[in-house]
Amino acid sequence: MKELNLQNIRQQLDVMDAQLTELFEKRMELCREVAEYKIHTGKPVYDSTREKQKLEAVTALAHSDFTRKGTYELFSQIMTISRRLQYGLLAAHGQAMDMGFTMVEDLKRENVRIAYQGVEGSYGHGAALQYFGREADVYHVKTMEDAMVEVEEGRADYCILPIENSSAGAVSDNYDLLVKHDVYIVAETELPVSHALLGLPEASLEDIRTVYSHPQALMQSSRYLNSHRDWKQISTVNTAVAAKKVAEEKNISQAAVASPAAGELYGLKALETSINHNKNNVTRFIILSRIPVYKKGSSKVSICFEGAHRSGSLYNMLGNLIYNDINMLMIESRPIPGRSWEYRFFVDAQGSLSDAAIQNALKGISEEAVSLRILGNY
Ligand SMILES: C=C(O[C@@H]1C=C(C(=O)O)C=C[C@H]1O)C(=O)O
Repeated sequence: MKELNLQNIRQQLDVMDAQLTELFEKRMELCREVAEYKIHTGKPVYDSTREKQKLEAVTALAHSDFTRKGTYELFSQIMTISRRLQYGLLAAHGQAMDMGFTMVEDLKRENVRIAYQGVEGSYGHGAALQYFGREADVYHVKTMEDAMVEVEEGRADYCILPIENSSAGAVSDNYDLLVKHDVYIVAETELPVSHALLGLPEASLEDIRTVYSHPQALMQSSRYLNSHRDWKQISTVNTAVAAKKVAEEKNISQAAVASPAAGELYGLKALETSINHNKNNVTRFIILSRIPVYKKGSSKVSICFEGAHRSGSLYNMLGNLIYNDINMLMIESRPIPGRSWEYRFFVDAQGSLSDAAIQNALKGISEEAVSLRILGNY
């Protein structure tokens, strides 16, 4: 057997890697010329047919299954890097994508109407007042979708909807609705969710036999509620509806799990406060407008995209963020209606639509994805 000498093999690898690097740089120089051609002709950076042909051609040169697969991966990466280079050059020539959004100094807040889902005293109501002020012109509708339609059809300037809870996670229905309706996220607000046990003013803990609330709130307070084994727990559509029911039925044995604000509104007494076991329970609400604007200094961009249904597609989409040095804050996937086992992705990234890095990344995703929608910058 030939004697193996590690040092000697490594020296050969070093020589070869230097050659590869030199060739890689030469290739990128050619790609720079391709970019110039595209700047002058307006041809898009991404050419999937050419890339497919290239992958077929280079893999045909390989001699084993292993190197064929490796060649495929290697050239997919090289072409991805080549596209990044070209997007950067196009952006530097002022050929940034028109995002369709206008930057404003401030969001309009005077004489605005705001729709929320639920009833008075619900957490949605609380979030609306927290963001727009206690004097704001707020009104409620029945469903989350109704709230979006109010905005879309111009009856409301804004609507406010829960999108994520720190313990329960994403409010998935609202992600789906964001794609269905022509509305844009213009702001967000975080509302600490702290449940109280609310009873009639004359009630005391010993009187309670039945507790009403939304199933989520009952669950979030289950440790406390289950320590009172004799209490019957009954679900309602909303925490505020539970509070209203207790106030109206005037039965001393009934209590509701709802916010202290709902208690105040319906004239109930807090028999116990902060009964949810996760004390860091916060719900993030988004504020939607039908006008695509973003406030100067906004730092979070939300997008939604569908990638091609093939290996590495998501990886390549996210590569656009990585190569532009953008920090991804959140990713959520949702099934695409009517297409079993295919998904669309919702991503929050740090930055503003006026940043070159964000523009560059979005241009890349928009060319390479099946579809891209910018949901907002706030
Ligand atoms: C270099 C080009 O741009 C892109 C990158 C490619 C590559 O690096 O080979 C191939 C096709 C394009 O998606 C080109 O159009 O030829």
